[in-house]
Amino acid sequence: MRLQEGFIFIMNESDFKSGFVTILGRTNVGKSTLMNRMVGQKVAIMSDKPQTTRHKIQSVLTGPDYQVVFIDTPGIHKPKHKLGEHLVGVALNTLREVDVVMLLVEAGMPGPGDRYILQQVKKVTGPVLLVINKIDLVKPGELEPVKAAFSQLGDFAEILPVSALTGENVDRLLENIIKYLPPGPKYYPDDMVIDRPERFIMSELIREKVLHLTSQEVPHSVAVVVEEVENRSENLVAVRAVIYTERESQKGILIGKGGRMLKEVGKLAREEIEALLGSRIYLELWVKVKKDWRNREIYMKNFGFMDD
Ligand SMILES: Nc1nc2c(ncn2[C@@H]2O[C@H](COP(=O)(O)OP(=O)(O)OP(=O)(O)O)[C@@H](O)[C@H]2O)c(=O)[nH]1
Repeated sequence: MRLQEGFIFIMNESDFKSGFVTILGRTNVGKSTLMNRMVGQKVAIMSDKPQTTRHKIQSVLTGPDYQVVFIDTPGIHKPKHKLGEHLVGVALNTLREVDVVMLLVEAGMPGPGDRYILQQVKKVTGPVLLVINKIDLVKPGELEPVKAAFSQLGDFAEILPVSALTGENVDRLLENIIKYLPPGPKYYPDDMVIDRPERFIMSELIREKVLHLTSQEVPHSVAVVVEEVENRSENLVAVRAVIYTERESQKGILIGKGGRMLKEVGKLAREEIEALLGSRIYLELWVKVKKDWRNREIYMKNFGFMDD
């Protein structure tokens, strides 16, 4: 009798499904928004400027009988410099490691950028879910021709229209992801949402504020490094971070008149870091110039862009 119970237990274990899922798509299609929506927590920074995501971010969603590990990839685009090349490389490399590929496109007719990605996705042997995002922006009736056009361009396990912004159909998408996961172990503990260290998330939050508050060439020439985190008391953490730019002129913009811009970046970032850590934060921000860092591998390594 006991033996039988043990056997039943093992059978139940194998009902658990888990796997790695990547979200692939052109820049700005809503990959980070969708991942945050599915995981139900802010784990990747979002902005209306392209190429916001620079790292491969893993976030975890655990249910009673499944665990999905999402890998957010930097958007795919035609590389213009070394950093760009590296980002596209990271995105394409994830295709080999995952169980399910989600290809995210916008609710519009396929363009040259989509075709480039679809070409890359043809190398994938596992299931590819085509997710048509931003359906809140199209009228009823406009979606069917879009679906038909994409279905001509690839072999998709499912075609799923969603709105990452409003959450429409995101539940159905999740059901479909789980459907295609293989039986597998629980890779991460139940309460784990992200496998990136807090320092990384802090630097991303600071970078997000810079992206929101600045324009033109400044946003993409910025890298943020959290140099020191020190517990000053039970409820006060001191964080020192450096914002690197490529030129003196950008440094000037970032600091702003009388330090106003930097103050605003610091204030907004501090509020979110406080929410993240659940304690008061003393945030010290510095701006430094590192000429042409995006074209120099040594700096990219330093800024953590090549550890994926
Ligand atoms: N209307 C609408 N806007 C959306 C939707 N999903 C995302 N967006 C917006 O699209 C923009 C880009 O979203 P992100 O999530 O940063 O896009 P991403 O694909 O991660 O971008 P990269 O990191 O640059 O590759 C933001 O302004 C979002 O608010 C959606 O379903 N509907």
